[in-house]
Amino acid sequence: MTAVIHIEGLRKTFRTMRGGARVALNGFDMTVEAGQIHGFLGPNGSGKTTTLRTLLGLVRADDGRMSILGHPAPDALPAVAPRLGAIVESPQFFGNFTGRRTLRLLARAGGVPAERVEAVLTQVGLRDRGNERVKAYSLGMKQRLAVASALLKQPELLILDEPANGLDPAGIREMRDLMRELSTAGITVLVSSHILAEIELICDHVTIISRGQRVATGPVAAVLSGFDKGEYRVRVADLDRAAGVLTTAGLPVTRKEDHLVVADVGDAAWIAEQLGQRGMWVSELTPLTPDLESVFLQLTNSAPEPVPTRQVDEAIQPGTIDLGVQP
Ligand SMILES: Nc1ncnc2c1ncn2[C@@H]1O[C@H](COP(=O)(O)OP(=O)(O)OP(=O)(O)O)[C@@H](O)[C@H]1O
Repeated sequence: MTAVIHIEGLRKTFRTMRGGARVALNGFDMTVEAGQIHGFLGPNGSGKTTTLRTLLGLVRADDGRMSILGHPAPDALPAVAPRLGAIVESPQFFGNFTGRRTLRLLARAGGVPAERVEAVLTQVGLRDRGNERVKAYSLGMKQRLAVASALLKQPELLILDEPANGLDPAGIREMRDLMRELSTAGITVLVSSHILAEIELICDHVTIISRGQRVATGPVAAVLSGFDKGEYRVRVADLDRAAGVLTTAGLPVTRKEDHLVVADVGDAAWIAEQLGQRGMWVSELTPLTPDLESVFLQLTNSAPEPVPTRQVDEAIQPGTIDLGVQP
């Protein structure tokens, strides 16, 4: 596997107005391999945007090493910029321009052949709506227009900061399908989010950040299985008696209102047998596989935010970050 993004020991402390210091990144590491749809997950303020901005040369790191597509970042960014698409701020578009015109302008500004406009409109599913004004677009359509603008250069790597923020479930589904299509087309995608459902639906790999440090990374299923305590939900008529039997057998048992949660279960049939032998018939025996939400809570001590907060703005400037021109 080839690392498309590699970050090692990244540190960034911001100076505050009052002369204080805010540690945003505290030795953060991340590796994104070619072909992944990699979720970058963390609570608000955990350092996701700072990481992406640092990677893209928009913020200067205090320490650490980074590379993109095998080249050191940010120094070699101008060389890799044509192979990279990124949206790290809320995309802003002229509301009065059509989607097609917006992309034509961006293509011309970026020296991209005009034919690419139709190709990316098709790719993001906006070809039939390309002649409508952006201000008439739904939030999901604006997000897809932003992705289209980042795809103009036919990038190998796409970096998206909170792409599904503010989207309804249908919009998230469209975004997920789009990410999958891009991945199938050979594009590596890094998606940051503080919304778990989004990451679980969209991504195959995940890196979780908390307080500026990586707290988990790997395929989503592997990260989840690391938290699998072999728990089962057990339902029987006499919960207290069943709890007594299972506790005596050495299993950790938690009594809930209408069921038991039994941990460290190797063989579920053994539970049914033990209780059945004592005349207790099990009406439910369900494995409790951890979900990303409970893992996230354990790792970050922070409740995920179910309600999206940021919106795509309509404003004067169209565009995504032009990596060729560093601020
Ligand atoms: N320019 C800045 N000046 C001072 N502090 C900053 C600046 N940018 C970020 N921070 C601080 O750094 C920390 C990390 O912020 P960052 O925006 O990277 O988090 P995030 O994970 O992207 O959060 P969100 O999901 O809310 O976008 C926060 O404490 C934030 O207040």
